[in-house]
This record gives sequence, C-alpha cells and structure tokens, in this order.
Amino acid sequence: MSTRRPLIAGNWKMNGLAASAAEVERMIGGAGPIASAGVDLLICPPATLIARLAALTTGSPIAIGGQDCDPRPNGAHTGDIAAEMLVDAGAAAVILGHSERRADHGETDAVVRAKAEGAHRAGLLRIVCVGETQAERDAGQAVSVVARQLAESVPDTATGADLVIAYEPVWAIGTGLTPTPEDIVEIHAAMRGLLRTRFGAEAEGMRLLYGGSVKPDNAAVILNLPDVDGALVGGASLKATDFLAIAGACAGR
Ligand SMILES: O=C[C@H](O)COP(=O)(O)O
Repeated sequence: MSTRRPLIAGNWKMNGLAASAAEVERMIGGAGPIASAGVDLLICPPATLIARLAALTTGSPIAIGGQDCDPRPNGAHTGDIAAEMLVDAGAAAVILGHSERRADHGETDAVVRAKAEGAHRAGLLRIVCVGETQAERDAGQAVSVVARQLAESVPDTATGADLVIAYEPVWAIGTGLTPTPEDIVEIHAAMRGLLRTRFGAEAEGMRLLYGGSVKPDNAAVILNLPDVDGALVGGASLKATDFLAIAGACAGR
C-alpha cells in the first residue's frame, strides 16, 4: 500500500461565477469524512474566483488552486498572472500544461517547465499535465509522448512534496471515453519508472493522477489501479454531488 496521500482535484476550466460558491459550500459540507479517510481535496476555479473561494474554504478540508501561471514574478505583461499572485489570492496549487492550454495557447514543454519553475519559486504545489492525442495513441506513441512531456515539462526542482503529474489522454477529456484499465496502468507504471530514474527516492512521493472523463460511475475502478494516486476531474467537479462521489470512491480504496 502506498504512503502517498491520494488527491482528488477539480479543474473548473472556464466555468464558474460568484454564485458557484454555493456549490463549494456543499462540497465543504460533505468533505469531512473524505478528508478524515486521508484524501486531499482541491478545487481549481477560474482566477476570478480564487480569492473568494479561498476565503470560503479556509479551515475546511478543501484547498484552492489556479489553472495556470506566468513564469515571471511580476512586470509589464498585460493579462498574465504570476504564481506569487495566486499565492496572494489564497491558492495552494496550480495546474500547468493542461492540454487545452498547450492547444489553445501554444504552450510547449519548455514553457510548461518555466511555469513550473515559477510555481516552485512561489511555493505552490505543481500539477503538471501530460497526455497523448488520439492520433499519437493510434500510432503506438502514447508512452513515448508522455515520456517526452515528462522529461521536458518537469523541472529539476521537482520533489515528492511539490510535484503531481496528471496523465490526461487528450482524447478522453470531455468525451466520455476513457482508456482501458490496462492502458492507464501501463502509462502510470512508465511514468513512475521514469520519475524514479530521474529523481530517485523523491519519485516515491510524487502523486500520479488520472484525468479524462472521470465520473462517479467509473471512479472506483480507476482509483483502485496501481500507481493511480487520485484524479484530475473536469466536468464532474462542477457539481458537489459528483465531486464528492468521486472523492468518496477514493476514500473507500
Ligand atoms: O482537467 C481535467 C480534465 O481535462 C478532464 O476533464 P473531464 O473530466 O471533463 O473529461
């Protein structure tokens, strides 16, 4: 049995208004037993809601995170948000290199790595996303693509305490499709092996999340797979009942 604390993280993407605080209040209401079972809970709302939800969740088992940060600490960069600003707003973590940012904003592995360095400077837990496209999987390149992203997006400063990797096959995001359990196990085992080779004992503390169409009805199977230390949940994290059901499946492992 792993000593890593499982993490269920919700990525709200570009969803959520002030009224969404009510959903988080419902999450707080159900989070106690899940946290007592040793599961870490994180919600990453849009930047506009970080301060509001950080205040709301203070003293609760739910932490708040960002969905991106700029590598630089401050300066004349209109529209960008530094990792230090996320911390100042109450964030404890940040998602980096999500495939939607890689696709929508042209983020390369080198950019993701620089952002991860910025997050490290600010003291944030870093959740670095990797994952192959459908074409890459069809070409038999899933493991090699993930290995390359892992090697090039994760900085040398990574430690067991501050690095989380989220394996999110691009074709599984928001589609209702998921890889087979065997495919998830293959990728997670490969990632653990690569992290061990690079980081030695620190790799044992690095949590590996699966993300892509995680729902209450498939969570138990996915979360019980070897080397799956939790989930990065998109659509299902917008509803307290679904998010708590997924986290509850993790608590029941
Ligand atoms: O960051 C979360 C993922 O992109 C998964 O999204 P999804 O659960 O809506 O498929």
